[in-house]
Amino acid sequence: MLLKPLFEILGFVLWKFGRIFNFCFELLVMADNELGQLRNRDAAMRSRERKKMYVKDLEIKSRSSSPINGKLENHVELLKSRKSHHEFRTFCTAPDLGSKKCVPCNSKDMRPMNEDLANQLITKVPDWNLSNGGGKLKLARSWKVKTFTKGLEFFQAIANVAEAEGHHPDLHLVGWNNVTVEIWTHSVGGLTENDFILAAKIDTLNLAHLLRIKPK
Ligand SMILES: C[C@H](O)[C@H](O)[C@H]1CNC2=NC(N)=NC(=O)C2=N1
Repeated sequence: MLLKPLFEILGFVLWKFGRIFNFCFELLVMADNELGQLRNRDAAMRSRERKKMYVKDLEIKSRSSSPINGKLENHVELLKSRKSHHEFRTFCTAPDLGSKKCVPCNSKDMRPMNEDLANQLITKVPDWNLSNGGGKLKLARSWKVKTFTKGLEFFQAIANVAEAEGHHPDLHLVGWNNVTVEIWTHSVGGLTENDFILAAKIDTLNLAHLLRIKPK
């Protein structure tokens, strides 16, 4: 007789506990979501701060009179216009190089670039090789021409670009049909952006009719 009400009370208590447990679980889930959102907002704010610091650093650098400051200014503008620093790309690409003009090599601010930057820029003129003979960085590319005189025609086409840019390559014609062009900035004894600009402009020349092996 007594057992029935006992079981009823026990069942009611267990049901109540279940409701309370469920309520606490939901509270925990809501708190975790809030925490996650706070963490995301904090990470986004830190990322924006880092980008602001980076842009400020570039602005300071781009005010320097080094020949690359134009590229840094472009880079700063690009970054400012971007919504997220994840979107900005490497500030120098082949179309940029080929459309740029060489600067006079006797500029007092001109310095040879370091190997890191050279390794970055060489990816923009992939058919050229980077050489480091005795610590002097140079660009080099070779072709096979059909005949010796076509080799001289090849040189003339390159010479026209060099004269227009006021920046000149070293031209080699060996074994009558092996042409090698080396480019470096003599006034600084190494590589400057001028060299990559000249290489990119040479790559735009249509010289296939002079070559024995068609370019790939
Ligand atoms: C004043 C003018 O910029 C210099 O005489 C140029 C000519 N062409 C040049 N070409 C190369 N590759 N390096 C130079 O230092 C250089 N100097």
